[in-house]
Amino acid sequence: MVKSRPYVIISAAISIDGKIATNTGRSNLSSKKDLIRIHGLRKSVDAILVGKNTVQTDDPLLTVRYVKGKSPIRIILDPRGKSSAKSKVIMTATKIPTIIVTLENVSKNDEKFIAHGVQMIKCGKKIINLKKLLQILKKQGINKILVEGGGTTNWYFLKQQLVDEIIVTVAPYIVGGRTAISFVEGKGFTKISNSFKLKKIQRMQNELVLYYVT
Ligand SMILES: NC(=O)c1ccc[n+]([C@@H]2O[C@H](COP(=O)([O-])OP(=O)(O)OC[C@H]3O[C@@H](n4cnc5c(N)ncnc54)[C@H](O)[C@@H]3O)[C@@H](O)[C@H]2O)c1
Ligand SMILES: Nc1nc(=O)c(N)c(NC[C@H](O)[C@H](O)[C@H](O)COP(=O)(O)O)[nH]1
Repeated sequence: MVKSRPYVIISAAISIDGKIATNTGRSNLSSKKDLIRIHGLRKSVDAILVGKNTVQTDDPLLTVRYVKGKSPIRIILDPRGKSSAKSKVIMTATKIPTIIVTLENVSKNDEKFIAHGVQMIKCGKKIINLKKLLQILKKQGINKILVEGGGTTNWYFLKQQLVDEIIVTVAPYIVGGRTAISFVEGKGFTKISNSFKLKKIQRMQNELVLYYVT
């Protein structure tokens, strides 16, 4: 059966204790070798998607740089359109297609983003309706999406069972801290039920890359 939504992969690097960043927002967990692997993965998808906080904290480029290849479309979930126009993703939107997704009734900063070459998608009333968004993206020819976090974004996708694959690097660090962001944030599940199948394990020196599928 052909799905009416794109194939969704969640990718992240976690510490041994399951954190994706320190309580000060530092998230450089992957080794250079792992970053090369991730950029290979980026090259293989049609779009990379992140949440607003990741843009704010990391100011990422979300491009393919460590390997040769075309950068995919970049998508930011930013319900209230609060991202800084000075962020790298927006500053480079004329070169690499970039989409900002806001709620339907939010348009205050649209012109500012559009002036930088960003495409705006409106989707959802209280929170971004991911099912609807994925359908819109599929219609735009996006068949494979890499969700690169952070924890809140991962939760929204997992909660609605919109994830086909999880690729997680266990990096050799302990981060700790009650307020340090975990791989999956949000309310969390009340039961241990959402199981995935372990498809592949890759060992890279002190890191372990785990590939899970639904
Ligand atoms: N180690 C890693 O692999 C990795 C990867 C990505 C981010 N990070 C780290 O994670 C931290 C950020 O994570 P986070 O959990 O705070 O935020 P996030 O990046 O997931 O952004 C969350 C925000 O995105 C928006 N959002 C996402 N889904 C939405 C939906 N369905 N509806 C409405 N709004 C939605 C909301 O504004 C929400 O507050 C940063 O410190 C970053 O460095 C680490
Ligand atoms: N797999 C992975 N390992 C990490 O150590 C890390 N920090 C991220 N984080 C994903 C998140 O989306 C970041 O913002 C980008 O990894 C930064 O992206 P750029 O290098 O600027 O393209 N992801």
